[in-house]
Amino acid sequence: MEVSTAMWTAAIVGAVVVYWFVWVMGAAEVKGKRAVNLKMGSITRDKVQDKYKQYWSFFRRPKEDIAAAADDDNVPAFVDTFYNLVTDIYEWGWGQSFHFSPSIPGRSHRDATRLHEERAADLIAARPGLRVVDVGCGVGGPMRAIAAHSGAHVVGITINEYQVARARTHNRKAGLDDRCEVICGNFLEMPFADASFEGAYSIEATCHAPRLEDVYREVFRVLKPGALYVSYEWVTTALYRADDPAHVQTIRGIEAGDALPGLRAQHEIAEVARQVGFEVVEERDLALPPAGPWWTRLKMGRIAYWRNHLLVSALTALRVAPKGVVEVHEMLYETARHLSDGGESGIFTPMHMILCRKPLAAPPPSS
Ligand SMILES: C=C(CC[C@@H](C)[C@H]1CC[C@H]2C3=CC[C@H]4[C@H](C)[C@@H](O)CC[C@]4(C)[C@H]3CC[C@]12C)C(C)C
Ligand SMILES: C[S@@+](CC[C@H](N)C(=O)[O-])C[C@H]1O[C@@H](n2cnc3c(N)ncnc32)[C@H](O)[C@@H]1O
Repeated sequence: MEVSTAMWTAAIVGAVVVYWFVWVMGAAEVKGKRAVNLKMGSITRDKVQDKYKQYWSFFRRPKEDIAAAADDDNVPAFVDTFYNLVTDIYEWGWGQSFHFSPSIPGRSHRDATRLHEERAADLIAARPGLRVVDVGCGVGGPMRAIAAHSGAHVVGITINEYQVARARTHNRKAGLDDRCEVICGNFLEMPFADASFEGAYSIEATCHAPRLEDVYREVFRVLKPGALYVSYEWVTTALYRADDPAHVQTIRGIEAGDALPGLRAQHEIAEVARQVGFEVVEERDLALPPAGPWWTRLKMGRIAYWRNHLLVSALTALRVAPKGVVEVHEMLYETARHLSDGGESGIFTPMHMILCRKPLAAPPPSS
């Protein structure tokens, strides 16, 4: 073979390999986000690394230190920064629903995710004609599944402006923008009138609140009497031992890598719900058997993480992705390890379900 033919052949094969690696292998679980489109939310390219460092020094501290420094009020701003940093990576590597679900033998992750979301809709009896609020809606994966499944009108709220834009784009593309609205705002002070919703749900979102009672009180305020609220909470279980260094390391790792001001214990949740005036209808850890383990999806992704690491490193070197993406990706990789340790040891669950009702004649909530 002539030298020039060999060089052309090598160049074409190289181009095909790069195309396959970046465009095909690097495609999102749910098409729409590719590695070459990784932005960092509303953060400008040159600020990504600094924002990551600020985020990390804030959330690396234990919850006692965040509270002692009276930094609680800054939590929503740092949570917003966190979602600027991770939203594209989540969409690219996980899909449009930013939560876990029990695995179901023989069914895809996508099916398991949808069923977990539809369960929330069924629990609050969402149906056509009802207006339901999605508290901490992300880019709207659950909102679209719930609107499509139940026929209800869903209004989502998220602190992150970039997610609002992503969610609206997805809603339009899914043809659900007449039934799904998205608002940018703080769920600790929701921009909704009292008693303006017939149902509410939150999926793995209220764990970002420094005080759970603040968000539950807001949900209580915007619900009509008799309306139902379901939440999937991130909590430590009764197996967690604060005097076991391995347990503490796992829980601290989950908190730091997921922008959490401090995980609550499972037994505290119902107490908070009652304190703001709710009746607790049902409470259950949806991760317990016969549910399939939610963390296997994280464990199975090892090869994908390695491929993703190579991709983000290459894209950063080529200046396609901004500096700092590799650090954010590494942080998520570490977080995935802590999350699966938490799941496997049983000291943590991301799906402690609590179903509450606002009483018809609401007694004044205790403060
Ligand atoms: C509810 C929350 C988010 C839960 C999950 C959706 C995310 C928690 C950890 C995330 C991930 C970890 C590893 C990433 C991997 C290194 C990368 O290559 C591709 C994306 C990941 C799989 C990413 C996806 C989303 C998570 C599973 C919290 C924030 C309250
Ligand atoms: C892990 S994501 C879950 C998103 C969505 N529920 C889902 O399952 O796809 C958590 C969501 O809570 C939102 N959030 C966190 N703190 C918030 C706050 N103070 N006000 C409004 N939204 C908040 C984040 O912006 C993000 O959209």
